[in-house]
Amino acid sequence: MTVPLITLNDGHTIPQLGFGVYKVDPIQTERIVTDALEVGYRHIDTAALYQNEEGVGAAIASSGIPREELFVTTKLWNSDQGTQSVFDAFDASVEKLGLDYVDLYLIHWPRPDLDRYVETWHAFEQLRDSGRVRSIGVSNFQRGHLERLVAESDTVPAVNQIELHPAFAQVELREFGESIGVRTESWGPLGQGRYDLFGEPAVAAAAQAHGVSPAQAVIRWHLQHGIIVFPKSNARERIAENFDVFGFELTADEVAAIDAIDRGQRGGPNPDTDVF
Ligand SMILES: NC(=O)C1=CN([C@@H]2O[C@H](COP(=O)(O)OP(=O)(O)OC[C@H]3O[C@@H](n4cnc5c(N)ncnc54)[C@H](OP(=O)(O)O)[C@@H]3O)[C@@H](O)[C@H]2O)C=CC1
Ligand SMILES: O=C(O)C(=O)[C@@H](O)[C@H](O)C(=O)CO
Repeated sequence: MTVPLITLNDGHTIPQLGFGVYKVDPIQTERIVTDALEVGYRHIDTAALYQNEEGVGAAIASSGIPREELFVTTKLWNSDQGTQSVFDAFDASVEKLGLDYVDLYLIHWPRPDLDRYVETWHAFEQLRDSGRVRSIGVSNFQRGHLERLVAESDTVPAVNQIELHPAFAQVELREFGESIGVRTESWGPLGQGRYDLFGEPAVAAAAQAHGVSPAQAVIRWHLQHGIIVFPKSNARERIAENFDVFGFELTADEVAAIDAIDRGQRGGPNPDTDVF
C-alpha cells in the first residue's frame, strides 16, 4: 500500500496518512507503535504532553526501518513556550525519542494569553536552521495567530494541526491555510468518539457502498480533501483497518454528503480562550 507524500512549503515531504498516539498508554506505546510500523505506517504523531515519546523511540529503534523512511512529529508543550525553554524541551524530546532529528516540530497551542508564541516561533526557526528539525509548524492556531506569525517572522508554518472531522470541518481555516501555503493536519479525525460520526447516514451509506467500515470512509474523506491525517487506535485490527484506505475512492457526491455533516461543533478546547 502506497501512502501519498505531500510536499510541504519548505520542500520536505510528509506521508499523508500517519498514526497518532494521544492517550496511548506509555507502557503500551512500544508495542502499539510496533504494530503500526508492521502494518506499514511510516509517520508517527506524538507530543511531549503524551508522555510516550520513549515508547515511540523504542519502537522505532527496534523496527530496523531506516530513519529516512520514517516521519516523526512531536510538539512543544505550552509551559515551555519561550526561547531557552524551547531548546531545553526540544533536547528532552529528542533524547526520549532517541533520534538525532525530528521531521516536524509543532507549537502545540498558541496560548495567546501568554503572548509568547512569536518568541517561541523564532526559537523554532533556530532549531530548524541547526538541522535538528526538518520542518516547523503549529497546532491549534486560528487565522489571527497565523497572520501574526507570518507578519513577524520569515517562516510560514509548514502545517497547522487542528481539530478537524466531518462534524467540525474547519473549511475557512483550511482555505486560509492553503492560501498562504500552510498544509492542514486533522486531529481527532474520527471525532475522538465524541460524536456519532459512524452512525451518520452519509458516512454509513458511503461505507456500505464501498464495502468498508465507517472509519475507513471518514479517513478517505480527510485524504480526498488533501488533509494530512493520523487516526489513533490501540487495537492492531483497527490500526490495520485505518491504514487500508487506498483500495477505494469516495465519489464527489459521497464527499459532499459527508461535508454536509459539518455543524461547526468543536469538541476540544477553544484555542482563543481555553487555558491549560
Ligand atoms: N494537536 C492537538 O492538540 C491534538 C493532536 N491529536 C493528535 O491526533 C491524533 C488522532 O486524534 P485522537 O484524539 O487520537 O482521536 P481519533 O479521532 O483518532 O479517535 C480515536 C478513537 O477512535 C477509536 N477508533 C480508532 N479507529 C477506529 C475504527 N477503525 N473503528 C472504530 N473506532 C476506532 C479509538 O479507539 P481504539 O483505540 O479502542 O481503537 C479511539 O477511541 C492523536 O492521536 C494525536 O496524535 C489529538 C488531539 C489533540
Ligand atoms: O491531545 C492533544 O494533543 C491536546 O493538546 C489535547 O488533549 C488538549 O491538551 C486537551 O484536550 C486539554 O484538555
